[in-house]
This record gives sequence, structure tokens and C-alpha cells, in this order.
Amino acid sequence: MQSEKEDEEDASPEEYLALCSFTGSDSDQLTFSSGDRLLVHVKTSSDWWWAELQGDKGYAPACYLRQGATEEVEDASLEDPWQDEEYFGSYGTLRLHLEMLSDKSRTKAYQQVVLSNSASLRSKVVMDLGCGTGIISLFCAQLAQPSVVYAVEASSMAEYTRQLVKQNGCEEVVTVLQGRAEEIELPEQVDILVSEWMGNCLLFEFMVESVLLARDRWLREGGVMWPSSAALTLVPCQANSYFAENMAFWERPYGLDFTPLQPLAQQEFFTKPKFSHLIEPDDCLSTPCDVIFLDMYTLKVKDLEEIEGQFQFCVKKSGFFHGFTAWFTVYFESLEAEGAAVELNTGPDSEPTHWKQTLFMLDRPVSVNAGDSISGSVLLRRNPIWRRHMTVTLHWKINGNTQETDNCQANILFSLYT
Ligand SMILES: N=C(N)NC/C=C/[C@H]1O[C@@H](n2cnc3c(N)ncnc32)[C@H](O)[C@@H]1O
Repeated sequence: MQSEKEDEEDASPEEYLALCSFTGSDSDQLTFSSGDRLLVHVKTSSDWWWAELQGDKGYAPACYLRQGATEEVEDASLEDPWQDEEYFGSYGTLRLHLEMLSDKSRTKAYQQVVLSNSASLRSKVVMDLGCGTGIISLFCAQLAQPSVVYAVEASSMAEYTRQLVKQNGCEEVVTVLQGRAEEIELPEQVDILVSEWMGNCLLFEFMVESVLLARDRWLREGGVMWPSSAALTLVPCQANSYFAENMAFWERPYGLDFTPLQPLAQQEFFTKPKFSHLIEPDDCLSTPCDVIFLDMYTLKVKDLEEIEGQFQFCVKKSGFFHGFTAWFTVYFESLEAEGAAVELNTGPDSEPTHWKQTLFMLDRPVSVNAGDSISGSVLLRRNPIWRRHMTVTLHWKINGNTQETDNCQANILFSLYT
């Protein structure tokens, strides 16, 4: 392996600036500090590069490095680490709002929360964070009698939201405030902070940070968070059709042998997560398991930098282990003491949502048998520079009980970028 890399290192290495510190999580990953200048020898993949720092060689996460960066470039990227221009720009158009409103599972879950708590919502003060078109605020005004709903929206959609509130005769109850939730001023504390903040893999976009900041500033003592908690679920899975369409395809297209393109296909299609994947329940190789649980009352912004979960799956049927699929569930506690919680589950046993599920493909499938165990960890690491992005690192071992399977330690890092 080393010799292979040495061959490839003939090309002259390029200097990159480390935009932030990184601690390697195993022996072949480099550890470096913000400001270090690394020599990148081989860009082995879009996410990991073979680099050198003062004689030490190892893999470095590409998203931590900037080529020939000088101070002003670094400052530039720090200028808009939230990419707000682009982010709120996209929410100023209808496309994303139409997608979210068309998602019946998602929208009806919030409607159900308001409906099943309508009595307790009477005379309450509500904040709807990131209200978009104001659908949740309109549900509150239409299905319950809160004293006021502060509908906060940072994008230019807010001016239309005001029209929708008026158009539906809710202006007595709903007050639309345009601005970032972190920056706007409310005239009072709120009893309930409701928001639909979940992104791919639960956290992508990191809108959750805004929700936590607003909680700390505006939610009164004993106030209620909707969602109240969230869980990220993982399962080892088959992905036969995705594998066939993107990898097996090159075996014999039109009677020709295109297999030399398969390494390229692996690099191009299997090193990025596949958003909007629809996993069939049958594709699950074991019982799914919640690997991360977030309590929205105690979660702190600093906790979002790195969140790790462990897993131990027992394979329930033989098949090809192509990858892991992830989804999330959020829970809305009842305002009544003994009331039942409402849940929005985006997994394969529920009605599909616009999030669908996220598929992380292994670089090559492994055949597994019933009784094998797949154990390991998942690490969500927030990008220290681009604050709406994160990487997902999966480590796992297969302690097969078949004679030819040994521990195949593996880890893959996926960057979730828009
Ligand atoms: N990704 C999912 N599920 N939903 C995205 C939903 C995002 C909506 O919330 C708004 N939003 C996001 N962050 C803030 C904030 N800090 N202050 C005010 N409005 C905000 C966006 O402009 C969208 O309209």
C-alpha cells in the first residue's frame, strides 16, 4: 500500500492550509492544527487526501484544507460560514416550501400536534421558528386559541406569509416577524417553541442551532419544545438495485466489458451519501437501531460539534451488506400531563416523507449470513468552517461466524454538502 502511494507521490505535492485543527481517529489519519501547512501528495478520494506534515504522512479530511489559502481567503470563508445568502435565498422562492407543504406526512404530523393539544394551547404564547409560509402558525390559529403566535422567518418569504395570515383571517393571533430567530426581539417569553428544523440525517443545515439559541433566550421556565426529542436510526442494508444501476452496469453494457470504469464508479457514486433513498423494509439486514438521541431541553449548541453513537446489529438474514441507511424520528410531547406524544417517523415503515432516507454505500459489498454481528460507531462531526455542513464517519466490524470471514475493520467518511 505504502509503495503504491509512493509511486503516486511522484507528482509534486501541493501546499494546503489547515483551516482548523483535526485529530486523526486512527493510525493512518494525520493530526494537525489550524494554520498548519500540509503537503498534499495524493487526493485519494474527494473526502480524504494523503498528506504530509513535518515528515508525518497520513490521511487528512479535504474539507479542512484550503489550497494556497492566505489570511484574506480564510477570512472570506469565515465571512459567511452559514452561507446565509444562498440558504435564505433558496427559502425566498416557492420550490422548497412547495416540497415541504406537499409532504403530507410531515405537514399532517404538525397539524396533529396542534389538534391533539388544542385545549391546552388556549391563551398560550407560541413561537414558530422558521415558519416559512406560516403553515404551523395558521394551524395554531385555526385549530386552537393561543393568545399569540410569533411566526419568525428570515427569508423574503415573510412578506408573503403576512399576506397568507391576513388572507386566512388570522392576523389577530399570528404576528409575522422577519429576521433571524437569533436576532429578532420578541415582546415576551413564549410557552411553546415549535419548529420544523430537521434536515437530512436529522442535523444537516444545522437549523437546530437556531432553535437551541431561541430556546435559551425565549422559552420560559417550564415551556415546551416541539419537537421535544429526536432520534437518528441506522440499519445495515442491501441496496441491490442501486448497486446494479451504478456498479454492475459496467460489467457488460451492450455486450462490451466496461469493468475498468468500476473504480471510477465507486469513487463517483459510492463516496457520497445518497439522499432521498427509499429503502424497502426487506432491504434491512437486521433490526434498525436508534444510534443517537437528542433531548431538545438539554441539548447544547456545543454538543452539535461531534455527536457519536454506537451500534451492534445482529444480521437476521443472509444477503449482501451494501451499506447503511439512516433516518430520523421526532417526538412531540403532549401539553396534557398524561397525553400521548405525537411522532413523525421518516423510516421505511412509515409513509414516505420528502426526506426519505439516506444511504451510505460501502466501497464494496460484503456478503453476510444470518447470525453475523455488525458492530461499530457513527460519528457526526460538524464542519468547523462551513457551519451548515457535517461529515458522517462510520466505523464497523463484522464478526462473522463463517470460517472465511475475519474482522474487516472499515471506516468511511461522508461529507454532507448541498
Ligand atoms: N430543513 C428543514 N426541515 N426545514 C428548513 C426550514 C427552513 C425555514 O426556516 C427558515 N429559517 C431557517 N433558519 C432560520 C432562522 N435562524 N431564523 C429564521 N428563519 C429561519 C428558512 O428561511 C425556511 O423558511
